Amino acid sequence: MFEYDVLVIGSGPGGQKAAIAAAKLGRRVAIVDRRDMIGGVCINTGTIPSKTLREAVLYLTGLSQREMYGQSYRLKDDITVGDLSARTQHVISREIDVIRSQLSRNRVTTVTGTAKFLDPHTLSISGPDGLETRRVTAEKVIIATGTRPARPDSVDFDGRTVVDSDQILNLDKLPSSMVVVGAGVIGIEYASMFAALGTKVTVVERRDRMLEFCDLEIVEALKYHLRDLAVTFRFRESVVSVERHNGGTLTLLESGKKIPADTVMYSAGRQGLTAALALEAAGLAADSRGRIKVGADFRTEVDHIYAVGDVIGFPALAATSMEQGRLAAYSACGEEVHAMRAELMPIGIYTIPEISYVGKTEDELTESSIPFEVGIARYRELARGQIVGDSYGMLKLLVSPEDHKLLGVHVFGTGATEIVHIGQTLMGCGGTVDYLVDSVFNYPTLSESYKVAALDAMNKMRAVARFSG
Ligand SMILES: Cc1cc2nc3c(=O)[nH]c(=O)nc-3n(C[C@H](O)[C@H](O)[C@H](O)COP(=O)(O)OP(=O)(O)OC[C@H]3O[C@@H](n4cnc5c(N)ncnc54)[C@H](O)[C@@H]3O)c2cc1C
Ligand SMILES: NC(=O)c1ccc[n+]([C@@H]2O[C@H](COP(=O)([O-])OP(=O)(O)OC[C@H]3O[C@@H](n4cnc5c(N)ncnc54)[C@H](O)[C@@H]3O)[C@@H](O)[C@H]2O)c1
Repeated sequence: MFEYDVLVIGSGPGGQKAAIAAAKLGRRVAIVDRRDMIGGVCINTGTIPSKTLREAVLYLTGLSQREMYGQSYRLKDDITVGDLSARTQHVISREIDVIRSQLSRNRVTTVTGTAKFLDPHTLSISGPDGLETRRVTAEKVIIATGTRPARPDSVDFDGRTVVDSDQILNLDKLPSSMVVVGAGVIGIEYASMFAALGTKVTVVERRDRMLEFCDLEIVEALKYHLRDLAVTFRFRESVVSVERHNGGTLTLLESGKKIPADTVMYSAGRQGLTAALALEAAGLAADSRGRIKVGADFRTEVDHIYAVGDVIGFPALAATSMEQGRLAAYSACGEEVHAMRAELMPIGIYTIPEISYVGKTEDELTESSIPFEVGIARYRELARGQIVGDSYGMLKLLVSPEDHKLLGVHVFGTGATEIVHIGQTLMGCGGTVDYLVDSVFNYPTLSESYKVAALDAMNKMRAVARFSG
């Protein structure tokens, strides 16, 4: 007889939803995490602090109001780290409280410590000193241990001038210049925030473009905006070393360039947190990036052990981790599982301005020889766009001329990560652009952009039809 039916390792989005789903199905559930990490990377160092910081930056700098009140408009002149972290800490502590309360009211036992396998059903829990505090046994185990920032051995991180994306939240003052290594989502989101705060940011990326999975036109628009905030991009460049000097840093690139800056932030990928788990005792192994391989229902190679969230790799989002957790718990508890529809998974990038999309990009459709028509709505032509002072935002629909279904929805600007869900829902229900043309939307709203873009696509398809019969 096992102590628990389901034991979840890690209390990030994947672990939380797995634990609660199993508890709702009447199972005896425990969740293990370190005392200071309840809520995982998501709440403590990743999604929530970075998104709250962005909100604080937008509010305090007055950036989103400058189209209305002029380029010199600011809510506060000397923004300090204290101003920013007050809001972040407030939201983090509230969120931790919500998670603790949800776990306890669903009778999920919280076990404090770091878990490691002793055998496939038994885990040893240890405290910060590494000493075992207790042992737990479980019939099913769900691993949701997430990731940590990858740190090259050649770089000496001191947490003050040379930092990773966890440590960036603990800077003691705002840098006047900064090098961001890696133009992935983390690098570009933080580059946007610091640039908005007035930091002179240089982004170094070894690939020849950034956010290559996004629509090219939208990435170009973002680059234009970031350059306008004095961001310098160094594409096709690799960082070879970072030197720490009195009063600053010097970043050396393979091409021989040297970039001086107050701070260097590494955002060059993440590493799965599996080393402490002693996976071999459970008959499992991780790959060189610490990731665990799973099948369609998130089961590992050992039948009763599941893995979800960032530790299994792509797409490594809080949004998808939660759903993976729920599905893994259902599978572990013998419930029917509906597979995730990957083609309907939205992507939200909280740059300044923000980006969001669902479905295919123009490049992907062209590469697959799938014909499409484009319908565009520009925020400056919408009354709500004028009211909120967003003249650059846009919504782009990619429409199949054959059956009028939406193939992709790409949004740039205010509210992008919210309004993308209208397109996602329509796509999920198999709706067509005709539905959008015939719909009445609230006025004045940004959602109205769907109707404007649908009409644009329809007009273009009519123009083609006139010639092709
Ligand atoms: C800066 C940043 C910004 C992000 N922004 C977004 C965003 O805007 N939207 C979005 O969807 N995603 C975002 N993400 C990604 C998102 O945070 C992750 O996808 C999500 O947190 C992964 O959830 P998870 O369940 O895999 O676990 P995590 O949140 O990674 O948590 C894992 C937990 O497991 C615990 N753990 C690890 N090993 C053990 C062990 N041996 N024993 C016990 N406990 C252990 C850890 O202490 C940790 O608490 C961002 C990430 C970062 C870093
Ligand atoms: N809004 C969101 O959804 C959101 C926000 C932040 C993070 N995340 C998640 O976090 C994960 C990790 O993000 P990330 O940005 O750290 O990783 P990433 O792997 O996406 O990007 C790292 C980038 O760094 C570059 N790079 C690596 N070494 C380099 C070097 N020496 N010199 C120059 N460039 C170098 C790589 O080419 C790559 O483009 C992502 O997969 C993402 O899913 C999501």
